Amino acid sequence: MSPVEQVSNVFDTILVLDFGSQYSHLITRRLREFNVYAEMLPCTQKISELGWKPKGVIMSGGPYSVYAEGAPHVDMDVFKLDVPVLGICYGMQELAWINGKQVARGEKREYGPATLNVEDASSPLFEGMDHSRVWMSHGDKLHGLPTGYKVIATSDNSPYCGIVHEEKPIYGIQFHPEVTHSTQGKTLLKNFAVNICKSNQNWTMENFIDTEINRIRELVGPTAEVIGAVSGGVDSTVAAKLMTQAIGERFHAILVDNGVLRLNEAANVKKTLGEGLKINLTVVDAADEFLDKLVGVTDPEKKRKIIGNTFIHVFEREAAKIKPKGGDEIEFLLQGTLYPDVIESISFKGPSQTIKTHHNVGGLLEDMKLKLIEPLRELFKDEVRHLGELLGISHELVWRHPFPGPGIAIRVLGEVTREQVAIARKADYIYIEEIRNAGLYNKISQAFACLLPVKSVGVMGDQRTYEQVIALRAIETTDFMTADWYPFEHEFLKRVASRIVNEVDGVARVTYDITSKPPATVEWE
Ligand SMILES: Nc1ncnc2c1ncn2[C@@H]1O[C@H](COP(=O)(O)OP(=O)(O)OP(=O)(O)O)[C@@H](O)[C@H]1O
Ligand SMILES: O=c1[nH]c(=O)c2[nH+]cn([C@@H]3O[C@H](COP(=O)(O)O)[C@@H](O)[C@H]3O)c2[nH]1
Ligand SMILES: NC(=O)CC[C@H](N)C(=O)O
Ligand SMILES: [Mg+2]
Repeated sequence: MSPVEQVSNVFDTILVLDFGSQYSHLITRRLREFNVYAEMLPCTQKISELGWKPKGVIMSGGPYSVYAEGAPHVDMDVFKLDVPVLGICYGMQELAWINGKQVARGEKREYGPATLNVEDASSPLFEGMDHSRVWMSHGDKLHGLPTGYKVIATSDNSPYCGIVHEEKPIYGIQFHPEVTHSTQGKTLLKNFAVNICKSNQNWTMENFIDTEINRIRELVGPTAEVIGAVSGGVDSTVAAKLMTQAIGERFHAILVDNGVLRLNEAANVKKTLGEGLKINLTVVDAADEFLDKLVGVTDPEKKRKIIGNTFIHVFEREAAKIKPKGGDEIEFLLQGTLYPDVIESISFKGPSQTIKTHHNVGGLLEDMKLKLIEPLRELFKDEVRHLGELLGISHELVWRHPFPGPGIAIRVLGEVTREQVAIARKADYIYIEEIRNAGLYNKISQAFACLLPVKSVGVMGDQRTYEQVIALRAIETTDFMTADWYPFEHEFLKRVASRIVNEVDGVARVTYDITSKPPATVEWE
């Protein structure tokens, strides 16, 4: 066994092989909801290179047709693992393809609800399930039973809606149990993972903390030191707290004040993280350096790139100043990478278009030759929040709205000057304060104010004004990939608009952004 235990070596793990379905990550999600640990890897994963033994394997759905040229196929070593296998949609079609090739285009495509007819009620896969609603999304279908299999469920359009191998625990289902529209889908996944694969239900955040702290200690050893960039956001704070718990002062957190943080943010973060959470934190004031480089720049992508590059520069300079007690150099870099980021990079999908360059510190790696520590790599956002609360981080911090690395620079449209940043900051502060006062903060996924580079005429105290416009944005979303605007009460908007125009010099008008994502994005730049 490797000196540093992988999570998948410590917890019983179901391997989810991703064939590119939009729902693949939900399979992992559902299993974890009943405390079974699951990890998703691309369908091309070689079992011989896995490094751990899964308790069972789930093959996901996918956009391809198994019979088409170039369609992805599973490593046959999966079946030598001698563990239960469940094929979902494409996954089942793959089982059929490799056992007789009886898969072809169906006469009717089937998208949406269907009724599951359990034909073999004694099958452990369907324990506790009845004729429930299931969700279908396929155009291909089985045109015969794969060799060695039998039918255990049907639906009106799918005579082979559920199949099982005559002797081995290898199952296939045509529907998607991972989506909530399949009303008993979670029961089915639990039947598979717990009853059939015999997975332990010990994936809890309490257990994870212990495992992870031990893992970090072993990895870092007794003397090495670690640095990490923290923003005061949820992910980096939780990662930093976990690190502090593991190695104390040997972890050095750095907050870069880039001049485009929220009002009082650097001071607040120093107080909450440094004093409150006892994280060894240095705040670096690099505001002038950032703002000077942004002079005259109006293109959103250029702003993002300048901030990203300057950030790396400042961070490296600060890192070089730290002289570890036990050695010459810092050896490790902490990153707050989450599981969705990992999924994004391993997912079996075609290349997607870059809409905007999101700033992160990934670029630090090559030049700095530091080894990477990513303690949240296996976790979804809500798991990170739960972990944060268990680590004693305040509810308020754990439930903060996300804040982008380029900060207010991408919320001041057009050129970013100190004056413009000050206006945007004040307006944002008032807006968020009102949201909190109205008890709405936790109902909204993200809210902020943008300063627009247009002037508009107003009248204040009988005087003509000619000042700028603030646009307010508030959205509801689960994954930030799609989002809808939040339907505030009119009275609330009236109050915020009136406060902003009255209290923030330079603003004559306030508007509310009622565009969803898509077609808009969350941020304006
Ligand atoms: N001003 C900053 N100083 C230091 N590090 C920063 C700063 N802004 C961003 N980072 C780094 O960039 C990473 C990515 O930022 P991101 O906003 O995605 O995560 P977060 O701030 O930790 O959490 P959240 O998504 O809740 O805001 C952070 O985890 C942190 O390491
Ligand atoms: O760390 C970050 N660095 C960035 O450069 C960045 N740009 C956008 N965002 C956040 O990502 C989510 C989706 O935003 P968009 O719809 O604007 O792409 C929203 O939550 C945005 O606030 C960023 N986060
Ligand atoms: N959702 C799926 O896995 C679809 C599988 C295959 N592409 C079909 O259309 O039948
Ligand atoms: Mg952030």
